[in-house]
Amino acid sequence: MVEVHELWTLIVSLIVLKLCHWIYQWNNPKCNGKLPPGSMGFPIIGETFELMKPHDALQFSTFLKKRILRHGQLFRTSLFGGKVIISMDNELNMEMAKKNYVPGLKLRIIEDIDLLARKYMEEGATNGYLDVKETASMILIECLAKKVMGEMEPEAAKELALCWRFFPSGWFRFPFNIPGTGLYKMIKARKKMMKLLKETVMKKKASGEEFGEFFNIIFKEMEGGKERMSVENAIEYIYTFFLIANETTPRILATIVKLVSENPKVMHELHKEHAGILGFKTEKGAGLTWEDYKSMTFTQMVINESLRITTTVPTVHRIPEHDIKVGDYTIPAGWTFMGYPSVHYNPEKYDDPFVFSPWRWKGKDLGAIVSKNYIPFGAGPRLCVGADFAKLLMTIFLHHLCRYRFIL
Ligand code: HEM
Repeated sequence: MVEVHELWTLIVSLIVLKLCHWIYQWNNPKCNGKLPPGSMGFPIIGETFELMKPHDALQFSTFLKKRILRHGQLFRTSLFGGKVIISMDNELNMEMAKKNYVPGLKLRIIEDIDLLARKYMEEGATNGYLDVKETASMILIECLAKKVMGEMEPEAAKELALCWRFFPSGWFRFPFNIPGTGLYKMIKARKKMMKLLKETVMKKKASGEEFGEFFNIIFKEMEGGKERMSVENAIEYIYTFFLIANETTPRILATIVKLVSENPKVMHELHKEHAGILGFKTEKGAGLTWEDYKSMTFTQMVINESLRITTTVPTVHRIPEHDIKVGDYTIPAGWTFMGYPSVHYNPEKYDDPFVFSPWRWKGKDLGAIVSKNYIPFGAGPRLCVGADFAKLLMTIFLHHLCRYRFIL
């Protein structure tokens, strides 16, 4: 007869064996070829904590630097429980960027941004301070809401803009959904936003009222295609759109203002450019025109340079549907591919790459949002759909900011 303690020993041994097997499998994931070198870190956690360590925003993280030294330009890791391939290889990033297809959308609005930027900047000047990130976020959401949803009831539009205040500036926080915590407030705000969006959509559908261009595009594409998108899915899509927009532009704009404030020569040149544009206006308070925007060449050089030097995050994200061969290695289907724009810091492509110098863009095509050596907005069919809009917003924001003297 088997003794109780023998049974326990057997159970524990089996559990330990299973655990060892699981850890082994975690560290040696299956692949129909050879995986790029790297480590999967601890089970589930992977190397997430190392990635999250704070680092200089104008440099790649120590996490990346160490792994590049150890494994080269292409390596594997695990982040947030997922299997990830990280690439610093520009040619591969451009190849990967060509994969997947999501229809592109381009938005162009100048009047709304001009009016809102002017209004907020005047308020800031009266108060004596301006929170660049929050102001940019307000302008962005107000403009997008109109462009996406069409005219909204003023109360609903106001409430929608207010909801964004509960969204964190950083996404890493303790995952406790307890009343009073940031996460709790954010989830509540998200629910409210979805409700507001749904109510607006339902009212407009019922009354046959016009949606904004973007919403029309989503519905037309979906209704014309094989699959119809449900209102819930469309709202989810719109919400994500707002989220992406709000997570990028205000943060970059705040960094631009910091870079400009720290570089008196750049600040001087910017003030000169905008004083010139204002000086040419015969009517006081006249709105900006497309020609004015196009004439802000130095501002656009500043924006291009800022995007180049501050993009230390991956800009090409793909989850390949099939295994992809890269030299000796295989990027397995289902893994997350993260391509970093290391080319932005390549001294062969940019002289003194760590120096902030807007003048290096002189004579270049400032309208281009992507080239083989410049990918802040990604590349390929999934290139950022808001790139032109973001550049327009940042340019007009800087124009109005430069009407005032400012310090950090
Ligand atoms: C300076 C500001 C911005 C930066 C640096 C930026 C950057 C990016 C990057 C790197 C991607 C991924 C491209 C890829 O994987 O190939 C992306 C995608 C996207 N961006 Fe932006 N973005 C910015 C502003 C915006 C704004 C203002 C909007 C909305 C109006 C927006 C909407 C989107 C959307 C919807 C996608 C997904 C496109 C797709 O999957 O096809 N972005 N963006």
